[in-house]
Amino acid sequence: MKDLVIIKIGGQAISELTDDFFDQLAVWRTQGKKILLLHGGGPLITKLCQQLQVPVVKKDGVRVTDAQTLALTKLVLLGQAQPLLLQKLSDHQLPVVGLNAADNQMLVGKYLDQSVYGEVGTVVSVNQDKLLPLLDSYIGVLAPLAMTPAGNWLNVNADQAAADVASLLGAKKLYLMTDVAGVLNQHHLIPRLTKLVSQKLVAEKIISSGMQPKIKAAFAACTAGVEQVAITNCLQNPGTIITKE
Ligand SMILES: Nc1ncnc2c1ncn2[C@@H]1O[C@H](COP(=O)(O)OP(=O)(O)O)[C@@H](O)[C@H]1O
Ligand SMILES: CC(=O)N[C@@H](CCC(=O)OP(=O)(O)O)C(=O)O
Repeated sequence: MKDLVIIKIGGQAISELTDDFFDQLAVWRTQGKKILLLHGGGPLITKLCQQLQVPVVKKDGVRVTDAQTLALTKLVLLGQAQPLLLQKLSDHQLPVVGLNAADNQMLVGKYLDQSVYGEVGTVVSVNQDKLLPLLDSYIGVLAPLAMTPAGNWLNVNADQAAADVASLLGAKKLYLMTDVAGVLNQHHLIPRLTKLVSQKLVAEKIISSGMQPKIKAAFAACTAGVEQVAITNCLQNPGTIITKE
């Protein structure tokens, strides 16, 4: 879908959004583009877990999620992170609609590997019939949670959710907005990144923690046909462009 732009905003990045970001969304809207935002909330989830003395376990940047962690994750994503982003967009006079997996099978998911990650999943389908008409009038804001056909909630890494949704909807552009300018090697921005080079940088531990699921998601979207995939902290700066070759 050539006019669809998907932007994932990391939990940290939500509180660091500048006027440039909102201005760019306004420009895209006047150009008739559909805009869908996928928000994170990882730092807030970790903070609440720590306050309640619930163990925080991550594996390759993905939160290992038991039933208690899932309940806290839903609380934070739907009660804190999403309203914060909706309010910021509204304050900039942008029309918004907040969405989540429980809205008419909006995001249907499957388990990633329950024996390793617990209640964590990936997105396998999107209710396009409901979503796409909404995007004609509103900027959609989606939480990274999915639901199995049996009605079980799944925690989905927000980079993975954005890449899955971008791939399923055939989006033209995917921006993974984070708190760093892009993928860095000893403080230097890598302008273009191939899979081969990224694998080398992961092995050398130059790419680590939260950047790992981001890179994995970015290459998955690229392989699935999303034309432009970028990791950046600003929509006006290309950051790191993910390329097949
Ligand atoms: N090579 C790298 N380049 C840039 N950031 C990296 C790299 N390796 C690890 N990181 C870490 O990844 C973080 C971004 O991932 P994460 O904290 O999960 O952000 P988000 O919440 O936006 O998804 C950066 O703040 C940085 O600490
Ligand atoms: C399974 C998994 O890792 N889910 C993530 C969902 C939120 C997220 O990804 O938020 P950020 O983009 O701010 O990191 C988590 O629980 O932290």
